[in-house]
Amino acid sequence: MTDTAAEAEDAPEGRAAATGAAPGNPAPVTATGAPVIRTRGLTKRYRGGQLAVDGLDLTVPAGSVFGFLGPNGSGKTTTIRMLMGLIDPTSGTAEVLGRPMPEAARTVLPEVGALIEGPALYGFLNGRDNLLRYDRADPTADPRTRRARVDEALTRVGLAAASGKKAKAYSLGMKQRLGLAAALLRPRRLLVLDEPTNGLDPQGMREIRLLVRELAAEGTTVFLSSHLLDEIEQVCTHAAVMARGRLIVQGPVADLAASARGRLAVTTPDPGAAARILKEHGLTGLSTDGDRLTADAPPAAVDLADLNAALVGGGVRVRFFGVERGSLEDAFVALTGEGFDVAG
Ligand SMILES: Nc1ncnc2c1ncn2[C@@H]1O[C@H](COP(=O)(O)OP(=O)(O)OP(=O)(O)O)[C@@H](O)[C@H]1O
Repeated sequence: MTDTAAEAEDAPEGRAAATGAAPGNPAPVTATGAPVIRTRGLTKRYRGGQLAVDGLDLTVPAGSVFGFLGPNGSGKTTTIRMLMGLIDPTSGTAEVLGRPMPEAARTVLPEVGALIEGPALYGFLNGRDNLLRYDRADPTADPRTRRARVDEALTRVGLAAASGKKAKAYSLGMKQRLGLAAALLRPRRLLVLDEPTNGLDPQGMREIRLLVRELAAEGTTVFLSSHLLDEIEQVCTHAAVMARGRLIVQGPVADLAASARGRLAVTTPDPGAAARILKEHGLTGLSTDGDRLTADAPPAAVDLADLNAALVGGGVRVRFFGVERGSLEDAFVALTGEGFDVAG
């Protein structure tokens, strides 16, 4: 994300925070239940030859909070740019709200709020005046209710108290919130947020997550990219995992996490004996940390009751015994064979 937008004194830089402002007020463009985003074989090769996105088949269900997950450089921003009609794909198709992009950008984008690569702000204007400008640029926005709309958006993102401050004095997190407020000036069927919690402190992150949940509860589909697995697990109903431009997996977050095998965990004052017995029973991936022992979860054919009885029969005093649920991170490691090793 760039941090240059608010430095501009006379013209906004960065991408539009709210990609609305197309003339007219088109009717909703998808049937209920149809995917809000669907791509088929979507591919982008940059001029330098870099294959940034490779044959992407993505389906984002209506009403979902969809996490688009992947390490830096895996192709997330390139995909989002194609979805928003900012760049053309090399091949393949993308549909947003049931319409082809970039061809239908003028009818689709007014219904989409987007926050990509930092909001476009006028640094010399305060937060409220920035939003008033955005609202004025939307020909469908009623001038009589402008102030109320702007105040509501400011309150929603927690910027009411700082609304009189010039945007160039805002922290990165405050700029991010102001961009979100701009995207929320009118009702949106879809919100596309590229790394929305980037630059926010933990409290700010929690607030944005809360806001995302609220918006989803009101019926807005939220598509957000992140390299933070935790964030995706906390806020998203669905997720897609990207690695090196390719889609590794997509689906409900609960299913993705469940696909990870999980770990058998045993707590005992006799970890040496426990490790020996588990090994004799064919368990792999053993690791001991003090009185806690973990191993790859045994295959379904192994009865956990028998395993526990074997431990106790072998003189192991068991304090805890059970299989711990896999996390999205476990699933990612299992799928890609590599850690999710990116800057936090
Ligand atoms: N304009 C461009 N010209 C050439 N290559 C590019 C361009 N933009 C991105 N790339 C390359 O395409 C690949 C995917 O980049 P992209 O920014 O889409 O990934 P990302 O998952 O969004 O990563 P990040 O979180 O770091 O932004 C990277 O190898 C990147 O270097």
